[in-house]
Amino acid sequence: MTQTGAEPILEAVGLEVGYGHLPVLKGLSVAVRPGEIVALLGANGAGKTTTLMALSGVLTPISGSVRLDGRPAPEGLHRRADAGVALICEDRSVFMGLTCRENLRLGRGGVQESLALMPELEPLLDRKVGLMSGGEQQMLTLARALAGSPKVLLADELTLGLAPLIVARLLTSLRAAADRGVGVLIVEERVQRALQIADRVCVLRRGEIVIEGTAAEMGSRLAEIEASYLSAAADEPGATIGGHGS
Ligand SMILES: Nc1ncnc2c1ncn2[C@@H]1O[C@H](COP(=O)(O)OP(=O)(O)OP(=O)(O)O)[C@@H](O)[C@H]1O
Repeated sequence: MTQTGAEPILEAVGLEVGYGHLPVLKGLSVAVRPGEIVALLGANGAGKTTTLMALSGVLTPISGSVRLDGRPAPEGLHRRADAGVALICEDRSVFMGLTCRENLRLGRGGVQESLALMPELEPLLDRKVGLMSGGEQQMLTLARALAGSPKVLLADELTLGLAPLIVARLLTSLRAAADRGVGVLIVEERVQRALQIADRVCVLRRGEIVIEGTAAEMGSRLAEIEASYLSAAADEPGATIGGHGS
């Protein structure tokens, strides 16, 4: 359960991050507290993945800072992971030619720790990951990340394209992690799913957070959220509106 009033585990303060000279994030600040699930929403190109890349240490900010447990976070993906920041990328980062067991061994936790979190993987342990379904691969990815006992989990589009039963299983696992005190930050393009999962929601538009509040508050601000997606789409012909479907 969210530890209301707790200090953030992971916090971005005034982040300016970009590729080359052009900043994509323009002074973005966001915080994740122990036991809460925060969803980053926004149209295509709003800067959601870039935010996760900066928080996980893949991208170095032009200015601003990332703080972990109230102190400057160590630089770089591996050092930040050692300090307790787990990242699940959109591509799942599994090795298709290795078995489920071998993939789990590559994580920071062990195979048994992963199975304790996701017992459904047990009958699949000796199967090549390339032969597992997308949902099974994502269960592996989530179990492997959580088995390492991270302080914070960052996950990009965890449930994209998966069947409803698998989605429900993954969300149950995320909530259980939060209940154990893990801070969770997910990138989610679909508004309804974000409201279903998260305690708190931040809507990004062109690298800035334009709407922020509890999921309960956001239920009455759907029109405002939709307008922010629509204005992003109007600004950038390539941008699309995240569906309201779950
Ligand atoms: N490697 C890169 N090099 C240059 N520009 C990039 C790179 N990655 C992302 N961008 C640009 O940064 C902006 C934000 O991209 P980002 O992927 O963070 O958005 P997003 O909100 O996650 O979008 P999506 O929902 O489509 O994944 C976009 O304009 C994108 O084109």
